Amino acid sequence: MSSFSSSLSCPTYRSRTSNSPFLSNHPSSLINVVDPRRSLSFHYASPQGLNLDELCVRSQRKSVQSSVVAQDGSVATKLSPVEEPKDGGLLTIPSLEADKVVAESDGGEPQSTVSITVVGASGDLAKKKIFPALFALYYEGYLPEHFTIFGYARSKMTDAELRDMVSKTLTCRIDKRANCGEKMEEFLKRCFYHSGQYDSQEHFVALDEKLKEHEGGRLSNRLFYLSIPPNIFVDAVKCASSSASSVNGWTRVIVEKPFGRDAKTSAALTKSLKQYLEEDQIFRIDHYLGKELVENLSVLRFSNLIFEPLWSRQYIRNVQFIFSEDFGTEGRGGYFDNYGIIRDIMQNHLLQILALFAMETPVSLDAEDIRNEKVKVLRSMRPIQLQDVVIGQYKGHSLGGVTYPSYTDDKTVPKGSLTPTFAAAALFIDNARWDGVPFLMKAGKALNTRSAEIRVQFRHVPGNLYNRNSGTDLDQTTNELVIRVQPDEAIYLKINNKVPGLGMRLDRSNLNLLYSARYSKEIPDAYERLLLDAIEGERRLFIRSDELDAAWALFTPLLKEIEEKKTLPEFYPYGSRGPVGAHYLAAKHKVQWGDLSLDQ
Ligand SMILES: NC(=O)C1=CN([C@@H]2O[C@H](COP(=O)(O)OP(=O)(O)OC[C@H]3O[C@@H](n4cnc5c(N)ncnc54)[C@H](OP(=O)(O)O)[C@@H]3O)[C@@H](O)[C@H]2O)C=CC1
Ligand SMILES: O=C1O[C@H](COP(=O)(O)O)[C@@H](O)[C@H](O)[C@H]1O
Repeated sequence: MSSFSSSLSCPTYRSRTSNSPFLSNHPSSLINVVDPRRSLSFHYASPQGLNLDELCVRSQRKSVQSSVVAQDGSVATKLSPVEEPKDGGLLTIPSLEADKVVAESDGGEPQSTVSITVVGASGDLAKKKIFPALFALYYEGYLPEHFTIFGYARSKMTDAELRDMVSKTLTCRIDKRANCGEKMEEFLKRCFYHSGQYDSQEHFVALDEKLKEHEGGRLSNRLFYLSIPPNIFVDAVKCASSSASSVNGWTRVIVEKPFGRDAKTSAALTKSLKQYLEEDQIFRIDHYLGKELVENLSVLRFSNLIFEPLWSRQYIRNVQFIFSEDFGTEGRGGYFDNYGIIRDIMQNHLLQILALFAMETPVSLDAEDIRNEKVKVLRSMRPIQLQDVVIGQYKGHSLGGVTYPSYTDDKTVPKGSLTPTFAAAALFIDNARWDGVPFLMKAGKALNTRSAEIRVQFRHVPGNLYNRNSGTDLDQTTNELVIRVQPDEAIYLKINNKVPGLGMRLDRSNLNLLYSARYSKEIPDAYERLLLDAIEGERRLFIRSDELDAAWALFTPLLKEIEEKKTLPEFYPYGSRGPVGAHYLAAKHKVQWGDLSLDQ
């Protein structure tokens, strides 16, 4: 029997029972596993009938990987969900069964490994988001002890060239620059490149060979990130699953949007993917769900007594989901013209936030419980009427010697394109909680500012004693809760208070939680959270196929009508606040856009 330290490395979360008979003799035994990052202890229910000498428990956020070395030297590993602590902060891990046995490796190597393959590694998203997010995870110590990153694309590149390309995009956390260069070097040494076609089994077999080489006989877990255009998703999944999936660990695939163009094409994509993958292997990413303030939405709502009782038609007058960018489609016009702003932003990012905002309380924080509630609320939504929608397209102009282009000036956009670069819509949820409350969405490119926010406008105070002191526009004096997703992340509540002095004049003030003032830590990028979740098998922030179906069922008839009727978009100048029609739409539903008010 080899010793624990030489046969199995569990460096940060190590527990040792040296030849301890109690593991096999007792139904359960308490062991302390010190996790320096989370200070957890684990209550380990010992496996019955397995003669154990050693035990290693690796904590993850939602699961625990337990490994045992049996007396014959074999290593058994299991990933088990963690139950919530019940007594004294202890976590209970279900019994370990030797369901996966892998060869023990020599030299103190870890027993399992994660290989991350970025398919489309030469592309924009890989450079801009995926590699930097992987580095940030490595830098913060969130990647497993043993991991390998492979870039895969058709472009010819050596490992050194990939590293050079990746190194240009890496940055370090502001608060921890000390050994940044060193960390980058270490990270880049774990990055490799394989050139191949997306539809070639042969090339994926060659990738598999290389992955195996790096995995060195360890229990292999594989994550493929499809950062490629959607028309080649299925080819790549087919090849990855048949020629390069793990034989003894998990295989997961992160799929980037767009997930189809409408209900039919989305269903066809899901069906094709499911020829090669189980639903629980597919991680459909919506990066807005990985944003800190979107993550915080449920915390705000469900852990503060003051909010949840107000979260209904009884107290909320309207809710607004606003996305704006101060740049156009420059560089992505070819992709964008086939989709338009409704598919690009509303049907996914804004609708996902709406679902989280409006869902009923889930049974638990488990991914399936949350996603069940999201599906329910999406399916309760009223079909969107064209008369409740305004579309726009930006046009060029010159200001102060600077010329701003029109959407159709982009060479990759067909002349005379009617694709909307702006849209505003009024949506309704026909259930008891939200009956009659307008949920307004607004999304646009080439506007005056870059921001994303949720605005909750509360009802008027009934019989308000201070109406006389509040000015003429009572809508302007109601409470408003603003969740600013970006930039300058903040949650603030507009309240009425008395201006100090001997008179009685009311003022609007903000109770303001500005993240940069409250927390010194840099906020992680959405892709960091989502990649970590995919590695850990946490599905809460990924879109299940029935959620996707419900989202498309809501938007497809509207998109079809706009396209069939060739509805003309209202032009708005680049850098403006968008088409005037958006104001009329809001006014029709007795709403004023909060982002346009004087005291935003
Ligand atoms: N970029 C972004 O900000 C965002 C992107 N997305 C989505 O992420 C995915 C990747 O985006 P992005 O990196 O911008 O995409 P790119 O257009 O940069 O494509 C990624 C890689 O795919 C390969 N590729 C491109 N076109 C084709 C083609 N017609 N046939 C075969 N291979 C092709 C190229 O690699 P090679 O030639 O070396 O094989 C390219 O480097 C897409 O699905 C996109 O919709 C989602 C949100 C934001
Ligand atoms: O998915 C997309 O999102 C980006 C905006 O993302 P952000 O995190 O920078 O706010 C948008 O520019 C792009 O058009 C869209 O496809």
